[in-house]
Amino acid sequence: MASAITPSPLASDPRQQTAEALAEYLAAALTTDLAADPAARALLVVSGGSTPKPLFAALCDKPLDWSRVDITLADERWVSEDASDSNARFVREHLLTGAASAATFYPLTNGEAEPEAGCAEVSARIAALSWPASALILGMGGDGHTASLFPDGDRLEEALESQECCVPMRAPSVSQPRITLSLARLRQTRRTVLHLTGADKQDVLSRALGNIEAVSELPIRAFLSAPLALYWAP
Ligand SMILES: O=C(O)[C@H](O)[C@@H](O)[C@H](O)[C@H](O)COP(=O)(O)O
Repeated sequence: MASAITPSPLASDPRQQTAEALAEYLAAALTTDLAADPAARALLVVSGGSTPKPLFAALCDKPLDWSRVDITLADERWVSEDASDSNARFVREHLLTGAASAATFYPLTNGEAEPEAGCAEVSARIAALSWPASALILGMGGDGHTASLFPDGDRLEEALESQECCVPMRAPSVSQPRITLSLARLRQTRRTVLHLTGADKQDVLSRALGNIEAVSELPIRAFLSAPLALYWAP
């Protein structure tokens, strides 16, 4: 008697499939880099936002030596780690679980009240990690920002040009002050991934590709003139 196989609803969801494919890619990258130098640590730089949630779920139980992996963020809201929109909280809850709980996480905030006051200490701490990163995973907003490189950011130019590791950032378009890795630091990676979902993001990316020179208009353009792996799902 023939038996029907019911496909898993998750397996047919393109966003889930994309997240799983990206998790495979990242696990292979970390495994390769850890094997290349058994004495070294590997660094993974992740983004916040809503897009990475299924990615983190797919990645956190990949079988690799997470005890040799350091994880940090591309950017952060300058809020306490228990705030609902803290990227650190998001990473702790969704990525540093299962096998990946053996990784070491480096947040982008400290006890200072403002990012301008805390940035130098965070910058020194993050610069001391094992750069170049194995992989950087970027998201993108509808205004073409990535990390906290906002078109209306008060220190966008500094973040695009500075050799400092981190830069404080405030923008009228977002409610909290931020801290972001500088473009120079974000480029210190062996692999750069842009992880996007939805037709609206596809449209923004098409617009960005139309003229990659005008970076301050759509800051994602700063990453479009170098190798970039695009993981997109409708
Ligand atoms: O929110 C953050 O922490 C990141 O700064 C930001 O760059 C994010 O990656 C994009 O805004 C996309 O966000 P979504 O994944 O929520 O669309």
